[in-house]
Amino acid sequence: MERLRRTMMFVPASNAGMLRDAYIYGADSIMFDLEDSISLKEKDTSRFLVYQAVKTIDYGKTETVVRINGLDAGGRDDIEALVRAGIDVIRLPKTETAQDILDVESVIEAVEKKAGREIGSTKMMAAIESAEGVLNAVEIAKASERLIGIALGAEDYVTNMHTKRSPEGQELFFARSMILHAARNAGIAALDTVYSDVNNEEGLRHEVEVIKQLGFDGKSVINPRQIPIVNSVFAPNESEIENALNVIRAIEEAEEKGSGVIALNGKMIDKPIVERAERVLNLAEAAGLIKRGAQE
Ligand SMILES: CC(C)(COP(=O)(O)OP(=O)(O)OC[C@H]1O[C@@H](n2cnc3c(N)ncnc32)[C@H](O)[C@@H]1OP(=O)(O)O)[C@@H](O)C(=O)NCCC(=O)NCCSC(=O)C[C@@](O)(CC(=O)O)C(=O)O
Ligand SMILES: [Mg+2]
Repeated sequence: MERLRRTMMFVPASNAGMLRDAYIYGADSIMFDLEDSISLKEKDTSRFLVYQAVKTIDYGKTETVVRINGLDAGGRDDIEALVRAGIDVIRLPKTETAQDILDVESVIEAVEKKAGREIGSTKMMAAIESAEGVLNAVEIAKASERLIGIALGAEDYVTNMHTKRSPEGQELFFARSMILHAARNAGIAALDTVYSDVNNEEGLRHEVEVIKQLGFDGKSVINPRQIPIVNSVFAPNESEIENALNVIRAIEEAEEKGSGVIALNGKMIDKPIVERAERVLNLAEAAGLIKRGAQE
């Protein structure tokens, strides 16, 4: 079954209480942050805290991700500790080139060998947060078999672009489009950036509706209150599920009659529409909204 990555919650690694409780709020993935939410003097203790958390806490089915520092800023130590602890995914921030991915991958592989972990078992994701990264997104997304997705880091990106974020997000349109095309071309997930105004629920809902319509698979969040909003926008609603089931029934009937195309309520149903319906049903099943077989 397809893994849902609707919500990936940043958890500052210096906060032991947040590390302990992070999985109870229902995020699909939790992302321990060793980079920008951690001051220089807290880096070593934070790394140790996340190492202990991943080793000892049962996070259940929630995917565990760590955002490491750049390789020249403590990232090697972050990888050494977290690969040994058994983290699911390493996220590289501020990725600019495919070579950045290959460099991190070779450090991960060396630690997997030393620690006796299966080679390739640690997955990767890349955050793209600059003009250079956006322009190289196609190569970045295809750089390693370990990559499960690429993500936009909008706060750093708008700083690099000499602008700021707006409610409509026009300033992010090119970067989001590049990241989406690069991810789809590589067959991996496209993940959107944080919405920093944690008390603005309407603003968050609007942004999630926009990025879902563009084609994103999910979004980073920074606070548990954001999780139900993002998860609910990404989950197919009742009428989408009903429509998808009708499409599948209609095409099955058409195929029995030897045809690959049929009309449903006056609209043509053919292969791409069937593929979209299948995806809606897969997402609904992954979200626990339906059981395949029961409805069909
Ligand atoms: C925003 C705020 C201070 C608000 O605090 P507040 O105190 O008002 O929160 P409350 O709602 O009152 O908390 C209620 C209960 O939830 C617990 N709780 C809160 N947040 C939790 C959490 N994250 N994880 C687990 N637990 C949590 C809390 O402990 C409490 O628990 P309890 O006491 O037991 O009731 C807080 O959330 C927070 O620190 N967020 C994380 C910030 C962060 O990580 N920033 C770095 C990543 S972005 C970046 O770097 C930019 C980027 O790189 C991004 C990209 O790449 O996309 C780019 O360039 O764009
Ligand atoms: Mg950033």
